[in-house]
Amino acid sequence: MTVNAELHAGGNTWRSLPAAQQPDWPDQEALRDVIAELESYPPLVFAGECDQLRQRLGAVARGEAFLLQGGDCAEAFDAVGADQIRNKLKTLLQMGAVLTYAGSVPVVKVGRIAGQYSKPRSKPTETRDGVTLPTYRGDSVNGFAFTPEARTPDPQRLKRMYHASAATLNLVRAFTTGGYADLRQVHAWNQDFVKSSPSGQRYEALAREIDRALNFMNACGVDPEEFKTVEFFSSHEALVLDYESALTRVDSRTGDLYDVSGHMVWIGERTRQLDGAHLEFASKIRNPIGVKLGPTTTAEDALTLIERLDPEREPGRLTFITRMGADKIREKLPELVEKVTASGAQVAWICDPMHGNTFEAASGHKTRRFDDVLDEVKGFFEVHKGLGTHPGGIHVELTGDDVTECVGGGDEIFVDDLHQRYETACDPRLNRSQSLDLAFLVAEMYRDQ
Ligand SMILES: O=C[C@H](O)[C@H](O)COP(=O)(O)O
Ligand SMILES: C=C(OP(=O)(O)O)C(=O)O
Ligand SMILES: [Mn+2]
Repeated sequence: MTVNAELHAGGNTWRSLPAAQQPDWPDQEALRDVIAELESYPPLVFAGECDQLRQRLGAVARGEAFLLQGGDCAEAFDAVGADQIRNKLKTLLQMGAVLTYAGSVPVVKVGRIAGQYSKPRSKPTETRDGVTLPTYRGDSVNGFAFTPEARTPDPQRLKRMYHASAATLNLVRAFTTGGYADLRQVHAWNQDFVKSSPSGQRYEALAREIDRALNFMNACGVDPEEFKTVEFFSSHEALVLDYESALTRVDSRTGDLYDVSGHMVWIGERTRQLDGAHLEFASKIRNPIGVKLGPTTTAEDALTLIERLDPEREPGRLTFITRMGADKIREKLPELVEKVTASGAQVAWICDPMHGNTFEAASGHKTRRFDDVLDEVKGFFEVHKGLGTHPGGIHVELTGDDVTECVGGGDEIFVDDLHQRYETACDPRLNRSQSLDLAFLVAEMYRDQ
């Protein structure tokens, strides 16, 4: 065994198991070359940072902190620009400020960012005007354009995914540690936004209160430099296992394996088969792991996932991201939470109120109603309140741009508006105003809890 093969062997045990939702790469030799090249690239994140996030998520699991996880459904290579990244980050920071201040809880901030390039799909092909082509599976696999060339999976795209992730993460690190995310900038994040939107105005009032609180702390002698940087982590769905395992490395400190493509990775609803490759891969790495749980999840499934992914029962290792749908959450979630709690496991429970609430509008746009999103979060809080467990956070698809992809919100988007700025490459995202609305409403729910 070569050194490289030895290093990567532990991260490759998934290869003998069925892997759902993998691209049909036409050229296996080209794929092998790409994997070898990716294996030689430097890590995007440091194992110690993944440990730090695991500790933060441990606090979430224990009921001491709240997780805000959000970003695009699918990042796109042509959206790796300063404005778009900054807008997204700004939105997450504003939501974080609202939740921290109005919800009075420490907020762990994790982006669906710098690696969210691969998509599981419900159908393998798409047909338009009698022409059938492979479905779009994310920029890491094929192109969005409906042409045979674009839709043919190309492994070279995995390298572009790495470079796009690196560029994004670099800017995110600069923003979060270089002064832009300084809490004393709460007003600046809102500047281009205040006048035009009700949520912007509400935010401005809150930012004034935060200012007063900071001045007070300053007067009490708290070092203002304390507020200069913000902890921010990256996450994405670990879907294309050739990519994730090529970026899996042995931590020189401990000998453990880490997927260094992002701080946290999650397994999607379509790839969480108990005997499948995704679960096997995730069981071998030390990163904090998320698993999406849809309405067909049984309590036995959840307990098996815990057994496989968190045998040591370490708070912060495993996050269950439920995505039941507003009409099912109150019926489906209680049994899962009850049985998992009774087993003694301490997972973090997070609500994804997006993926169970998608529908197609008459215009053909895939969309979601803000009220359904809100209702699922409400149901999530009700269930946890009823059981005396901790509603640990939210996982949302959002963008910092003023898109028209989801309907409703304080600055209401109507079904007839959807065509105006419908820019997502996959699922509909909350725009900035809708994201802030949600943060205010969730902060109220948290406080009332
Ligand atoms: O983001 C999630 C999935 O990729 C998406 O919901 C699947 O949607 P589809 O039914 O359009 O394939
Ligand atoms: C595919 C996604 O979700 P799920 O696995 O819950 O369907 C997603 O988060 O974009
Ligand atoms: Mn999605």
